[in-house]
Amino acid sequence: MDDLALEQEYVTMLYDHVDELRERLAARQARALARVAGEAAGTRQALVERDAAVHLYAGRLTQLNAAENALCFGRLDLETGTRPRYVGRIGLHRDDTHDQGQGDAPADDEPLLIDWRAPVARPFYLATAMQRDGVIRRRHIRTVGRRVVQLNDENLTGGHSSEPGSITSESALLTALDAARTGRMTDIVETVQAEQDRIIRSGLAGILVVQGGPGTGKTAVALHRAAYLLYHHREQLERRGVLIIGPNTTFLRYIAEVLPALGETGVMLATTGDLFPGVSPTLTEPGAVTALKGQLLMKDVVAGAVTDRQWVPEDDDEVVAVRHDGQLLRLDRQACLDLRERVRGARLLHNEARPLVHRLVVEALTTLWAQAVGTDPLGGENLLGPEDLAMVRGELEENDDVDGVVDWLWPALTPTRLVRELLASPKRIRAAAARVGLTQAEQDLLLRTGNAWSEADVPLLDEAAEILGRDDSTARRLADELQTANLAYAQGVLDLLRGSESGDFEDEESEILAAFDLVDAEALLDRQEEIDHRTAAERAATDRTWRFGHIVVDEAQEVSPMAWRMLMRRSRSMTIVGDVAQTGDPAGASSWRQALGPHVGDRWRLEELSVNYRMPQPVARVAASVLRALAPDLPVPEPVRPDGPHPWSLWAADVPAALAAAVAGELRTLDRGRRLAVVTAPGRSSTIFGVLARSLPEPVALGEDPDDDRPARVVVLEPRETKGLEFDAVVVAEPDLVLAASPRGLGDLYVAITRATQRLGVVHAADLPECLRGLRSVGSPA
Ligand SMILES: Nc1ncnc2c1ncn2[C@@H]1O[C@H](COP(=O)(O)OP(=O)(O)OP(=O)(O)O)[C@@H](O)[C@H]1O
Repeated sequence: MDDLALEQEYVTMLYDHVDELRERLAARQARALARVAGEAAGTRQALVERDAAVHLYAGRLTQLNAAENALCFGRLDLETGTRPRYVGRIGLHRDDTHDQGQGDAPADDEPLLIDWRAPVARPFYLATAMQRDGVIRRRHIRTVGRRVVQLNDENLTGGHSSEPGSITSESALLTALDAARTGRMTDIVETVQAEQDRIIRSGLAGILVVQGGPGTGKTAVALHRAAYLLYHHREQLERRGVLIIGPNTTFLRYIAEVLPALGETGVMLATTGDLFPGVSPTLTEPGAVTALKGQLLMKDVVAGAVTDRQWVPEDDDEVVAVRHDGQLLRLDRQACLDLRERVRGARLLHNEARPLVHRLVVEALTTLWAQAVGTDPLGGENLLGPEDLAMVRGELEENDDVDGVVDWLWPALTPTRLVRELLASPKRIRAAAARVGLTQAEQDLLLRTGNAWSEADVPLLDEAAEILGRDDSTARRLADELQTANLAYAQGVLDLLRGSESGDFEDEESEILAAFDLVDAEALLDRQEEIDHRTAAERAATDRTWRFGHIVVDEAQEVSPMAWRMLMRRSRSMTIVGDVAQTGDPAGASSWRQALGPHVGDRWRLEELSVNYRMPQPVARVAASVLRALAPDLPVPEPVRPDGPHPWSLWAADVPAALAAAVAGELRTLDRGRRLAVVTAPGRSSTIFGVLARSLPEPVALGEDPDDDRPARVVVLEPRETKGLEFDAVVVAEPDLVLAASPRGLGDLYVAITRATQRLGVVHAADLPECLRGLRSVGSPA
């Protein structure tokens, strides 16, 4: 039998094994459901156990289903002469009793397939001829469906001189890189490179920053790292959840299939604009407004807005008064000032200070009442005794007018009310901005009409929520009552268990631990609460205060200082990936130190990626020229693909018309199914789209539709909309306008040209910018 047939036999055996497991799991799941429906229907404990079992089986079934494509993609032959190790998407063991587990197989259970994330799979990614790690041959197994179609062997004993850390599995890698782009990112689990592997497997704790140029695989690495961390810290991360932050919905849709293909679901994908439950930003604001709202000084503006609402009368003509028992009790300005200072001195969150305000108002009014009613006309001691005062105090506590006074002096505020009323009022903005000294022009930028929220508002709302705290006295009381009732229930369960314990164990058997030895009522309650039908991601989506087990921030250079504050509140275990040369957001970062310093000082570690997997050499050369103009200190990633068509430039007086002809020509050179993006300056895309849509026979789209599973072959985009995406061909229209459109124009141009996986062209009417002079001209006025 030849090698292909041998591997086919093995792979078929693996798929048979998966099918069998799937059937068995489905049957167990059905049995678990039927059991509860039958005998113990209704008992809470039985339901909890059923949910746990169903959840476990469902999770494993999801993984098995996800592994259908390229279940097994590699094989390592070892110098020890032991059985070869097969590497794949999931771990499989001969002994089915381990079929629910994660991690490595026990020693006595020969693994049929090793999960790519297990330590023993690591040489598949790292072994080189220089550092063989016991491997004599690495084999890539390419499958289509369940059929093995190609084997690719690397003999590591053959004296290859590859350096440690250089490209491994080159031929498999090049095949993967040459594949047509579908509009959806795919996983790279078969060809992860050594420098990427190190980052993927870096520890969970703390903040890891991954800096790398365009196409170095930052997004791919970040997603595989999430899958790796979930595998090794399953319990913790499934409970707390993993959050993936991207710059926009198009990007999130682009990456959405990678983790499910790795068998990991239940991760929450979001933009920073999605992180305030109940608010969906729809407003687009000018760059200057976004930039200002993103600055850290806005935290003081929000704090100023809160203190501004802690009101005192401007003078004694303004009256804060309560009528009680025939007396008009007036709190003057000084009394209100004293009261406010006392409350502020207590350092409580605004809303949570309201009970104290209420108490102090009652105190002050009681004193006023005592003065009015109990003053001895003869100048002696106050005529009212402690009981009289207690009674008045009690009455005032019930007096609705007192609630009105508290609302007046110290209103209950929601974050949305606070920020909305702030941004709608020049007077409030002036008061809130006083301590940070915003100029009048800056104050004017903040002012707006209408109720819609922008993405940059979300961190302000989050800040407000932190400062305001919750007015949750009622909710807290109810929660306490519920907790007490649940604890009593859990104790009841344990008592029952204890009661049913057989008293006649032999001595040695009495060593057996029963449930009540291991858990107390509180722990039992915690466990029951953990078994919630919703995933952590679903629960987190409705809870602003949720702390995630890990956060991945992609295109992190776009995150504003205020948005970093918001993210830091949600976890201190983070993977931050980005490229400070690609910053387009006016509030984005130009260095990681500057971006992270205010939040975590220097408590973060940096890893860099140095190989460009996306662009072929000729496109990468143009990108390098732009990078030199943009950020001369940043290293230029080395392209892995040597050849490719030379990028071209076309001069034309009528750019849209010339563009239509040029795009038609490009499409003729591209294989069917390959996509092309036209990148234009903001404000030009509609015109250019109109011309292209009229002239081209192919479907053309204006902007990527995140929900379209069959995207148009040609798409017209502005540079920022291309963030993180890639296309087989890119044509940039009017680069001079891209440069002129924003202070970050050069960064935008860099992003645009680095999207190309194959071909790049530029159509221009004005002179080409200096950094694009290396393009091959295919037409000019001369
Ligand atoms: N080891 C690899 N094997 C196969 N393909 C890879 C590998 N690493 C990266 N790629 C591919 O290279 C392309 C670029 O990767 P990715 O989008 O993750 O880069 P990036 O650094 O995030 O780029 P950008 O900064 O432009 O967003 C993708 O098509 C990705 O699948």
